[in-house]
Amino acid sequence: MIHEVARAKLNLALHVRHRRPDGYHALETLFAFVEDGDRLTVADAEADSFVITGPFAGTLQAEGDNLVTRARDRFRLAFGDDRPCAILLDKRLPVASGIGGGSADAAATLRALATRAGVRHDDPDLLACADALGSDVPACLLSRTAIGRGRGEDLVPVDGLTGIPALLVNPGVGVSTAAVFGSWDGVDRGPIGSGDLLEVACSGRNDLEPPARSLAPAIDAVLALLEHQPRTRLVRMSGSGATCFALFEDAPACAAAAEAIRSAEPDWWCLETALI
Ligand SMILES: C[C@](O)(CO)[C@H](O)COP(=O)(O)OP(=O)(O)OC[C@H]1O[C@@H](n2ccc(N)nc2=O)[C@H](O)[C@@H]1O
Ligand SMILES: Nc1ncnc2c1ncn2[C@@H]1O[C@H](COP(=O)(O)OP(=O)(O)OP(=O)(O)O)[C@@H](O)[C@H]1O
Repeated sequence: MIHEVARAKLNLALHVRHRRPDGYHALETLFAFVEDGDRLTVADAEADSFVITGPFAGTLQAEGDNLVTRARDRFRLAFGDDRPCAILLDKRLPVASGIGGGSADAAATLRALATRAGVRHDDPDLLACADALGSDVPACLLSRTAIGRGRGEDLVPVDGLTGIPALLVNPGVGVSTAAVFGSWDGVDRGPIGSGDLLEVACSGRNDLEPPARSLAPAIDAVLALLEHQPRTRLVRMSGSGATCFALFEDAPACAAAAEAIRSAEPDWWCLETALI
């Protein structure tokens, strides 16, 4: 049995530069990943199966299509490995929430099937599978801090930020990535910086925040509550939202903020974790 953690992705900064002729947007983003995420297991079996459990299973079970089975099928085509397998997804991350849950699941599936087939995780054909599955999937395949360009697939890994306490908060509102990009105002506000990664993040922006806030006003309350917490280093929305995050000076400050937010908004999803 092969186990993979499909770690949640954060965009510590996300600068949208222009809309490309193919409809995608050219980005500059600082990707980071946290310790926690969905859990995926792959086992040899007589016939294919795919089962979803966990707190967010319901939303996905209703949709016939899933990025996990798409990743499995694409891997098979690329590597000619037709052995059936049983896949179990423990869905712990909220769906359509800006932290790349589906992309991380697809990437975890590719890593697990690659391990099973003796394929290296940096095999160019595996990267091509990731790229074909979505803009965030190559970053999730890597699952480490990186600068992303292009539509997100052009990656340069960078060191730093490991261990910084992070709190992720989602108000329970799903946001469509395509709709948020579609509402971006088209203004290029400039590139992300270089140098110290935390400074790059703090001096950067998420250009998708204004369109996401207008489509999902609940984001305003999440950011306000996070900004109100003591000892934060950075408060921002991730990806196309609605999940927002805060980075903290220390773990006790992160824990205190998690407790305050859980008692103020018991229906919100709140994950106390750390950057890897
Ligand atoms: C917002 C981010 O999460 C930041 O990391 C990503 O750019 C989105 O990545 P993703 O969810 O994997 O997105 P995809 O599944 O590739 O694309 C979903 C839709 O988002 C829009 N899209 C996505 C990525 C990109 N660079 N430009 C876009 O305009 C397109 O309308 C596309 O049809
Ligand atoms: N395993 C999966 N987990 C989550 N969503 C999935 C999965 N498979 C397919 N999807 C579909 O993908 C859509 C986007 O889901 P996801 O959770 O990846 O969005 P996101 O967090 O906004 O991602 P990103 O930050 O990459 O834009 C969902 O609305 C859902 O219909």
